[in-house]
Amino acid sequence: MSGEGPFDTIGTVGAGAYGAALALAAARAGRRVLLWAREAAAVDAIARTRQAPRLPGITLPDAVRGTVQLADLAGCDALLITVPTQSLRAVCRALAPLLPASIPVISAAKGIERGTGLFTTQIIAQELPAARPAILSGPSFAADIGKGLPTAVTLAAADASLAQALAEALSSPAFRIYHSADPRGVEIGGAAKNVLAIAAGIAIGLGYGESARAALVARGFAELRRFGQAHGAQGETLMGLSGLGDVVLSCASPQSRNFAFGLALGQGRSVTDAAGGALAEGAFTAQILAQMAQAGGVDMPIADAVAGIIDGRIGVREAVTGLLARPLRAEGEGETM
Ligand SMILES: NC(=O)C1=CN([C@@H]2O[C@H](COP(=O)(O)OP(=O)(O)OC[C@H]3O[C@@H](n4cnc5c(N)ncnc54)[C@H](OP(=O)(O)O)[C@@H]3O)[C@@H](O)[C@H]2O)C=CC1
Ligand SMILES: O=C(CO)COP(=O)(O)O
Repeated sequence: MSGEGPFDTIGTVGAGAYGAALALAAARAGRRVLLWAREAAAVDAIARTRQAPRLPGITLPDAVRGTVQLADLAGCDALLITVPTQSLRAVCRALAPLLPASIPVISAAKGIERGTGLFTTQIIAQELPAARPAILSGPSFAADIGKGLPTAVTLAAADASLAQALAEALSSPAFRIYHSADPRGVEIGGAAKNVLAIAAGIAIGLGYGESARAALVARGFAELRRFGQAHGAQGETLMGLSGLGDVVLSCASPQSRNFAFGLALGQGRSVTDAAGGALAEGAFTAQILAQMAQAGGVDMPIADAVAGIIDGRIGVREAVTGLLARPLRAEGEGETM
């Protein structure tokens, strides 16, 4: 026993696809859930239809209650924050005067903050200094969780016993949460995989085929590991669910919005049109990831190419030609993990 918890009531901050899916997962694990949405219309829809507008077709049990009042979250035993990375700071800032000290605050966002280069647990630590930050990440489409399909993710916190207690409180037979004391490794995997999924989508959209996709995934994952190593991530974390696991899922499936965004770019759609209104977190992370890599002397040509395309510095075909023209070298050169 860790002495943590019990985590009877979980607050889910953000009622998008993943917020609704994690609220449902927490309810299946036996928790009471308060699902906060910024729009009263979303809360009304949940009360009326038992469905969240961004996760249609999935019924939420009565244990999930919607609220539009941020102050209601003050009574929760832990929070799961599921707003996009670039909105996380503003949401934490609004929560700051409301939360009890030492409350675990788990980020489920996959990205790096533009302008600061901070990972999501660092943003939580800055804005909620009395809270205990954690990160949940790994291969898991909201719709799959919603349908109760088998899914496994990782929950990490600097305090290993907290990570374990939260993982146990939120796990259920179809939603298995492994625990880790390497939050940085977990959040790097989630942030970088989105950029790699865009690259994989571009390759498929250009018609380059499955062999090219496999090469991109392998070389992209080597980039992710180099970046992780430079930022103190543990090798086994990067090789686990939140690193390799999520790279495999997101680079392989058109269900990934990041992959779908890349696919549309490869098929000739413009950067502004390609997402089609869906959230593609990698589009916001690519530039800062490439900048951080460059500043740290980490070679990340695929992330840099994606950043160049999104910034409009380089065309899709030109970027891919540049990648293919890189000098041949020994596989694994410069990698120590
Ligand atoms: N969907 C998935 O399968 C998975 C998603 N994730 C991660 O979860 C995060 C959220 O993704 P997802 O739920 O899919 O995205 P959605 O676009 O479905 O939902 C995002 C939610 O965040 C809310 N939101 C956005 N900005 C703010 C803000 N400033 N203040 C308050 N609420 C805000 C939106 O509100 P509104 O509806 O009012 O616009 C919306 O409810 C991303 O980082 C993503 O990478 C991780 C794993 C799987
Ligand atoms: O992170 C996810 C799966 O693990 C969801 O991927 P997308 O955000 O690309 O849809």
